[in-house]
Amino acid sequence: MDYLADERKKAEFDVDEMKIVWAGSRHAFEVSDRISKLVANDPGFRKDTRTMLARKELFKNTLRKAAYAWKRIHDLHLSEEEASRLRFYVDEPAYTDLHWGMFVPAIKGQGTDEQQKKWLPLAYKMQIIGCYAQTELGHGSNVQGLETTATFDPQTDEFVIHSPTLTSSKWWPGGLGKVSTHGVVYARLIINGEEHGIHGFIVQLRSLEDHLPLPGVTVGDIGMKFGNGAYNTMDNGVLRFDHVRIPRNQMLMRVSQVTRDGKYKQSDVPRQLVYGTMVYVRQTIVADASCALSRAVTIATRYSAVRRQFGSQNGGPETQVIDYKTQQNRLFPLLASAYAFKFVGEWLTWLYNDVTQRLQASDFSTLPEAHACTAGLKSLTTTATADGIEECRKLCGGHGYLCSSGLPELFAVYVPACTYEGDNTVLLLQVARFLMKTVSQLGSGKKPLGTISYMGKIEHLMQSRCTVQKAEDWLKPSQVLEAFEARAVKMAVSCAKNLSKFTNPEEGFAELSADLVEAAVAHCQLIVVSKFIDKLQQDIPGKGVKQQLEALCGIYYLYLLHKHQGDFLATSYLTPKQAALANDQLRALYTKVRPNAVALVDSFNYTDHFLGSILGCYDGNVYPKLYDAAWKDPLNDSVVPEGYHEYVRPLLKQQLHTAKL
Ligand SMILES: CCCCCCCCCC/C=C\C/C=C/C(=O)SCCNC(=O)CCNC(=O)[C@H](O)C(C)(C)COP(=O)(O)OP(=O)(O)OC[C@H]1O[C@@H](n2cnc3c(N)ncnc32)[C@H](O)[C@@H]1OP(=O)(O)O
Ligand SMILES: Cc1cc2nc3c(=O)[nH]c(=O)nc-3n(C[C@H](O)[C@H](O)[C@H](O)COP(=O)(O)OP(=O)(O)OC[C@H]3O[C@@H](n4cnc5c(N)ncnc54)[C@H](O)[C@@H]3O)c2cc1C
Repeated sequence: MDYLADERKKAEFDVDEMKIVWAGSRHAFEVSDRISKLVANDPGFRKDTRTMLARKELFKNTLRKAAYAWKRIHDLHLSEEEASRLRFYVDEPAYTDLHWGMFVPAIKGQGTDEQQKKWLPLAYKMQIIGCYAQTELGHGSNVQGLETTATFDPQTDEFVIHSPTLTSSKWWPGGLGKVSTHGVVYARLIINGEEHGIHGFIVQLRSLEDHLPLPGVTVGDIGMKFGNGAYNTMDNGVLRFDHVRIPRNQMLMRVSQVTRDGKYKQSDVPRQLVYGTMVYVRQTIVADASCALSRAVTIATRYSAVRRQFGSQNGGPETQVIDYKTQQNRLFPLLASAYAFKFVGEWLTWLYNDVTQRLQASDFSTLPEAHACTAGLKSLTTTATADGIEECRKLCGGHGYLCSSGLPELFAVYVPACTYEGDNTVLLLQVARFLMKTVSQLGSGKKPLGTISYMGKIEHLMQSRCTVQKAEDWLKPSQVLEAFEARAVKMAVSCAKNLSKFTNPEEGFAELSADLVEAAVAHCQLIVVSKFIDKLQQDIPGKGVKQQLEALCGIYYLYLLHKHQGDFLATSYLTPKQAALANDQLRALYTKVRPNAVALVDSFNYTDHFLGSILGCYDGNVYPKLYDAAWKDPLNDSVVPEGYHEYVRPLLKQQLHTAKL
């Protein structure tokens, strides 16, 4: 029986067409749909007991699943696209994520043609398994502070990789702890006593015969992490080198080279390309944020439609909690954010591919913008998604706290995204540097392009005032864009003015960093809003689909406007009355979306297997499933628990003199 059938009947749009918009294309939808069902129907990919397993058992099970996934990919002759979808739907972090997601891209991006020809076929066949070994015990954010050394030995034509201090131990790389045979290891290059900064090296870590660490290599797992199951399926590792020798041709030499006679040569590509793998992964993390958020929102929306509390009239049913405006005000902006992040993720993938093509043609002009966009959007979307998952847990009341809701594990597995691939605050400071540089160049005649083109309208934006007179005026895209542009430009200019008061700019930057981070957030929010609005300019087929997306877009920007109204008011672009009208319009949009809420989450097309949540199951049959699941908990295997006779019974039977107290 479908307990959500009435909700589904209320939908005012074509859900099948919305599924295609969400997937990105009909083809992408068909692949995703087929592969998600394939995984869901295969008992080899079960994950329902994951949060109850001890670490060793959990990890062994992950190794089994990764090997089984590889076998299925081969047996079914899956394409690269299908294989990547299969790994996604298996939904279990594993060493393979780092192998495919970082090791292979690092070689592709930073290796010469010759190096790619040698290493990539081995990696593609998984005859070697790699990790990305950059972070150390003492330094993560400050990449230039890494201490591992790679000293060139001209006698033997080798690099000597060494960990000179405890803090130089590699610490965190995923897959390193127990599995990787190789790593792209980042180290400080030293030639003839002279330092040449951080470079990547392909280093073999374990024997391909017996998996033992090679001589001079000390390697292991760094221990349990936050949450049950969650990221504990990953072997994040520690690694030390004691004068380990590798051939010279294992330095990744696309950006710079070391010749046989020990000369250091820089190519005509910027040195920042050494950081290129991080740019690539940040872009994939943005594309992934909408998946994690939409998953939590699906659970919270379906459950909010099933759950009833208070408000029974004449013995009738109580109110569905989704009908409370407070619930809508917490839930619908997250639903809207999931769609917003999907579209900005699509755009960022386009930007990344565009910059990659330009780099191949030696056009480096858009690299700073690509760095700022990937860094800023990674920070914005992961912070909002991690906070959003936790909010969804609270939206499900007490039952959200049960592992069977799926939300505790989803939060635990997702929240490190705020830290890995760059701490979110550190990344926003990179965006702020980019903005300050842009503002300082405004008078120079250099026209700001792309996502900072609005800075070119600075004179207009500094003076313009909002023209909204009634709530519906907030539905005009041009009005909204101007509001967000004016806010972003004014916050950036205010920071630049304050910075100019410092004689030492670095001191000023440090002193004003909290304001700079806020200016960076305003800029990134503008990007997300503008890409959502751009999406709506496209031809979107399907009955009512565009109207629903327009409502969600409105909810996204009006919620931000309401939340940050202090910024908008302080920059005097808005009056308090106009801010209040924005809030009126926001409430009206909640009412418009309400009957479509369940259908809007159905459009994500997630299987019950992928959701892994009793509260979010498609049929909404929550209570019997929760009740049955409780009895399946291992603690209920026996009526009298282990330990009763040892620890509880003696208490009950004690004859204390204080018994009367
Ligand atoms: C099948 C596919 C599946 C895909 C799934 C893959 C998903 C895998 C996810 C798995 C989960 C976890 C894996 C996690 C991995 C990691 O965490 S790896 C380690 C990541 N580490 C970091 O992110 C460190 C953060 N720190 C930095 O990036 C830099 O150190 C920092 C930018 C903060 C500062 O660097 P400095 O060299 O000191 O730079 P600075 O002096 O500030 O700037 C100099 C100059 O360079 C520009 N810049 C900086 N970074 C970049 C870049 N990446 N690209 C381009 N340009 C860059 C900067 O703007 C400055 O420019 P300017 O013009 O001189 O001002
Ligand atoms: C689950 C997980 C997986 C990971 N996988 C990998 C991997 O595969 N390979 C790899 O190499 N690394 C990996 N990492 C490491 C990760 O990239 C780093 O932890 C991350 O870059 C943050 O660096 P940090 O730990 O040095 O934080 P820190 O920089 O020490 O941050 C601590 C605090 O200081 C603040 N801070 C730091 N610098 C500044 C500044 N300049 N201004 C203001 N505030 C500042 C930060 O905001 C933060 O609040 C992983 C980490 C995690 C948690």
